[in-house]
Amino acid sequence: MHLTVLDHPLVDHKLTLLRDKNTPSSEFRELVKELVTLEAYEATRNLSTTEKTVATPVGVAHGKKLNESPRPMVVPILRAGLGMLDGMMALLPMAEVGFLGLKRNEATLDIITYAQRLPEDLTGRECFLLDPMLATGGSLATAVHYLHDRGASKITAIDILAAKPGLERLEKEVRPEIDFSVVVCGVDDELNEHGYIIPGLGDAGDRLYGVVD
Ligand SMILES: O=P(O)(O)OC[C@H]1O[C@H](OP(=O)(O)OP(=O)(O)O)[C@H](O)[C@@H]1O
Ligand SMILES: O=c1cc[nH]c(=O)[nH]1
Ligand SMILES: [Mg+2]
Repeated sequence: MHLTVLDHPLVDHKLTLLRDKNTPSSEFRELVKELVTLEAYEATRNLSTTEKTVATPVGVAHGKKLNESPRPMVVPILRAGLGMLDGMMALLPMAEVGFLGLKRNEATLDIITYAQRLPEDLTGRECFLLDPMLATGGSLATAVHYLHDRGASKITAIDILAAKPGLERLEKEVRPEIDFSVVVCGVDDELNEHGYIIPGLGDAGDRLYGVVD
């Protein structure tokens, strides 16, 4: 697993606003969108390109274009990952989007897969998983293996905040043959007894969309 923790004053500033419990949902949603766009810049660094020659108004330029066959696959993990989709697609408009609905059982922290809308065959596809929170790592481990079992060749998770215990779990649990990277804006040391990241930012899904249960 390759881990990138962004180190940039813009990211630090926006992350601090996001953590603040007094930041209202409308601003929280905007900050998530801005942060994922900054993360996407880093997360897409190794996308494959082909050379492309174009005529400028005054000459010929030898440039590069992203490979679109197969197109990259962006997969927000419902619900909270949906808040990252617009920001990601702003940078990668040609990507295809699949959906994975995962929910933690808040008592056992086991992962329930309640929805999926993805191609059965992801052979050779580069996939970007979106989820703001990487806490125990259970949701992300489930999602990574789900995509790899369908043939994804490279998987990059874009999370906003991670907890150290979750990252350690992924190092152990994600099968070593999987080409897997994680990009985050920050790493916190601890989880509390309910599996929440401390100090974290609370329940990202609830702060984006309200409390459902
Ligand atoms: O690393 P883990 O311990 O698995 O926790 C992280 C998961 O928990 C949250 O989702 P949640 O289950 O609250 O669903 P929601 O997005 O619908 O709120 C979060 O968005 C991650 O998917
Ligand atoms: O701190 C946490 C942990 C899991 N899910 C969240 O939304 N926040
Ligand atoms: Mg939640």
